[in-house]
Amino acid sequence: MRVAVCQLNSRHDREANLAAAESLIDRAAEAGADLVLLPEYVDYLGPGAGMPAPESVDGRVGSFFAAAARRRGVWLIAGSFHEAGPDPDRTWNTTLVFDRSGTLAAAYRKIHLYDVEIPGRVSYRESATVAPGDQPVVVDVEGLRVGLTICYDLRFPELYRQLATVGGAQLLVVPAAFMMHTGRDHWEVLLRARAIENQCFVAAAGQTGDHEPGRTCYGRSMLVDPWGTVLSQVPDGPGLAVTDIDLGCLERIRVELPSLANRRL
Ligand SMILES: NC(=O)CC(=O)C(=O)O
Repeated sequence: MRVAVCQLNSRHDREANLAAAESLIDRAAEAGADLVLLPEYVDYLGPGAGMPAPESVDGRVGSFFAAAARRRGVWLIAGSFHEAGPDPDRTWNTTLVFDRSGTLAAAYRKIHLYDVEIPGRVSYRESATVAPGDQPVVVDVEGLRVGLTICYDLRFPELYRQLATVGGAQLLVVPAAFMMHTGRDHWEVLLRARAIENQCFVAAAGQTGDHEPGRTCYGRSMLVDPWGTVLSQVPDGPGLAVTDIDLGCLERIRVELPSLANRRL
């Protein structure tokens, strides 16, 4: 299975964001990718006041990515977008997974919301505008078990453990818009830890650079193997990295160092 992680600088113009994502999907498909991962909020990352109305999964954004998956014949994990839910004041932050024919295979709604106050650095209250999901999701991608998470979820190891054990995940994906301030110290450490402790591949696709109003994202999208080795990483700025996943490596590590099997709790 060849996996592409795509890094974007999504901003306040939804159509421009979709076009930028499509051009990376095209490049990934041309590089032979079977599975393409986009970052969190691939539809819109800008001021709340200018945001297009949230949509259902078959609205403009969902239909656009379904068509892109079908046109290029790839599995597409469309980062996340602003999904309309029952609460008129809050959206869901939702990942959509499309198969090679553009059929919706799974949807995951971000469970852990980024409510953080780091004086002078980060002030963010995601729960004011986003409602949390409550369902862990694992999707079968042609025999590869893929566990879905989004950004701040990365700090909650119990979710990943559940995806790997109850859900049987072999690849854990993390579409993200990780902040620069926290990302430079925590991003790679957390991704590698989730890979090592769950003996899974981890694919992480981040937003990069500046986004209004005053948000800077860390980027450094990467693919990590179950030993914790970073197999590939996207440099600063929009771009992608394409890497083959070898499940033999995962199986060997799980036999040689059977920490998942040795769990006591
Ligand atoms: N932006 C996020 O949801 C999370 C983040 O930046 C962090 O955990 O740090």
